[in-house]
Amino acid sequence: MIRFDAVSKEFPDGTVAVDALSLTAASGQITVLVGPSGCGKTTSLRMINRMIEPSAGTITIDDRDVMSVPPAELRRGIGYVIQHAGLFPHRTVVDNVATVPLLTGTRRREARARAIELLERVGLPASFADRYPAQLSGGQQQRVGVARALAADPPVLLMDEPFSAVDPVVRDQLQQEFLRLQDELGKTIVFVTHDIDEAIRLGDQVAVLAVGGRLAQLAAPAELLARPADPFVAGFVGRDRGYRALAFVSAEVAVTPEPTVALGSALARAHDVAVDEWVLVVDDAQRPQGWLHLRAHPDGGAGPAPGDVVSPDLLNLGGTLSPVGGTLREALDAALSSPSGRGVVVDDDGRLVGSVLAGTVLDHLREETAGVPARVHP
Ligand SMILES: Nc1ncnc2c1ncn2[C@@H]1O[C@H](COP(=O)(O)OP(=O)(O)OP(=O)(O)O)[C@@H](O)[C@H]1O
Repeated sequence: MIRFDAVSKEFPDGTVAVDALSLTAASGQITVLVGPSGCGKTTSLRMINRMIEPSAGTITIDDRDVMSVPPAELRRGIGYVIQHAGLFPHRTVVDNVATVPLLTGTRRREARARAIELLERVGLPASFADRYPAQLSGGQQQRVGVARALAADPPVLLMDEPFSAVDPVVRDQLQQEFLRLQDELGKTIVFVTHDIDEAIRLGDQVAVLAVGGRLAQLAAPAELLARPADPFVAGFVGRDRGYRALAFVSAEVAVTPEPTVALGSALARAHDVAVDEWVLVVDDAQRPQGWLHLRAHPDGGAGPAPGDVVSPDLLNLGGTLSPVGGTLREALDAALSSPSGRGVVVDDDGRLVGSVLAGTVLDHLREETAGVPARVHP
């Protein structure tokens, strides 16, 4: 557990970067510090590993005042990941990852083997081990940065905008894999970002800082979205916070059976089962393949010709799939993006469970939020 107790930092030029900050980052959880540029996020993070020393207050890690621990010893137990990964350009990937274990006396072969294992864990093939950082993409470099921070198996990980320098698609992947890794590792993580969406996705709790290093609110993501503490937090979490809050509410909405035809069936069969002009097409394993628009097909009023079959080129592929037991946001998105207006719900194997209407999702939401707080999705 990391505890800030009335911690302030005033730089010699009089800038107050952090002002009487008190917060606790629970063990095994991700605490995100978020806020606009210059609000003191990086300064707060760096005070944990003594790269910056507080002007007042105390920071403890598992009840030990960080100021009482020599910086080198302190940092051995704290991994640190920064934007652009901060890799040594003249060392190979494997040597970058093995840096700390080698410094602390691990034998070379052992350090190398462990480094390669860590690279695989963060999603990089062992064949990257002997490349230099410049031979990797930005996202791959970030993965190496995470592997390097984990190499000494530190209980605490400090991450300063680690995924900000990559494009949104890579960022999404890195975030997803980071959450998966944290599920396995259960590190105590303090994560800095200026991106509220990233904060909400990754944080077990989120600390919103205002300029001047003042803590505006510390709360779990769902709570932050549902009840911002003041106008500054409300503005910072954004105008669409109501919509984003749906991502934290379980969609235990009534799913209704959806009539289907199998790929390869006679087109006439689609006309028989249809409840309106859209019919859902599934494969042999009941996995949705797309929607068939009946009116778009030349049945010429006399119905399809006897030889016409439901083939893939007739399908409209639009519409996201909502996992059963997913969130209200996923259910609503499936309904809104579906050409038929019916959102397709599938099980873990991708097999059809049924469909859901946007109106049903909204009715459910109204019931759910009548007695706020909404149920938090695990
Ligand atoms: N060495 C320094 N001397 C004087 N002022 C500093 C120093 N380092 C940082 N500051 C100031 O302290 C404030 C907080 O800086 P900090 O880097 O912690 O902000 P941040 O929230 O991480 O910002 P960003 O999101 O832009 O990285 C800023 O006003 C910054 O200009």
